[in-house]
Amino acid sequence: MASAFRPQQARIPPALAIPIPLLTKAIGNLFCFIYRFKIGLCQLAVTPDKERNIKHARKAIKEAAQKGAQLVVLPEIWNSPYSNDSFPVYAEDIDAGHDASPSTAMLAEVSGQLKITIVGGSIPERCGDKLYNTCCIFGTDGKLKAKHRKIHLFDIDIPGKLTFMESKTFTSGETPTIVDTDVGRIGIGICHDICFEELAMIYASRGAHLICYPGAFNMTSGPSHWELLQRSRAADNQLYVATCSPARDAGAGYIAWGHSTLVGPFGDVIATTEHDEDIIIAEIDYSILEQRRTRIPLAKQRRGDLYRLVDIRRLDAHCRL
Ligand SMILES: NC(=O)CC(=O)C(=O)O
Repeated sequence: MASAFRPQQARIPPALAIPIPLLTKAIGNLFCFIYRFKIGLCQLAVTPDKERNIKHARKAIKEAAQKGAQLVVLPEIWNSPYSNDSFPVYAEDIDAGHDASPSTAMLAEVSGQLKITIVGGSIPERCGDKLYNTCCIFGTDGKLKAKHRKIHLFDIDIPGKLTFMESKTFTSGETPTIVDTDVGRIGIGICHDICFEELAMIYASRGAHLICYPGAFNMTSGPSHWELLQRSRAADNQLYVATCSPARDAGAGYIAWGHSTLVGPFGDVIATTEHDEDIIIAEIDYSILEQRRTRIPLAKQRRGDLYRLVDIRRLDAHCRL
């Protein structure tokens, strides 16, 4: 499960923290992960036809890889409509093997075939008598590297606008997830998880280069908060943030906002899209992280004598610390 990547080695001495592509790439390669690469965000149209959703996602992943993406991210709940009625019907037992989980079987197959890393959005997962909103991360060898179960369920009640109670069907996950991949150390959150800055801070403190949030914000929360939260998590923690939403379906019970986005460590929007189906291909360059952290050394300036974030659960399940 763990890669040969060590977080201490990921720190480039300040003297080398110049964005010289070849140098940084060579350094990244030395440390067994790629320092500069393309990410693909597949904003997919999701239908009630699960088989079609799986085929469609496979096609989009292949297209992203053909365009050079070495990391591909899918949306929250991409194999099923986003509704409490649908979650139990579309749920798959991920741990029971490929026959019981055609969605993750496809992700395993294409990640291995194309030799890319996949942050597989999320699907409803059945485990015993419980359901979870779960993201699977596959490595370039096609193996499941980690599983993140949405920690903060989306239970909201905005009178006259939107009421949604994910906790009617889903159980919340209990573990933050950070994983070493061939494209760096990635923290994972699912949609509403992005509202909790402590989770992002824990990932940053554990050396994450990038946080991926498959998400499905809606027509109420999207316009006011989607971009704001992504930029905040990125700027506060001086790392990359990538989000991936389903495409908007105006006829669906839950209408997704769309606007999948890549944000850089300055809180800058590097690439984004509107609400239709799209595949965003954008470049990530981890040397920028060092530049940002050297020029504005928040980690050194933090007043641990006045306040402190307590990491209750050590995040060492999927990475070497
Ligand atoms: N699916 C979600 O978790 C949606 C969400 O968080 C939102 O604010 O919208």
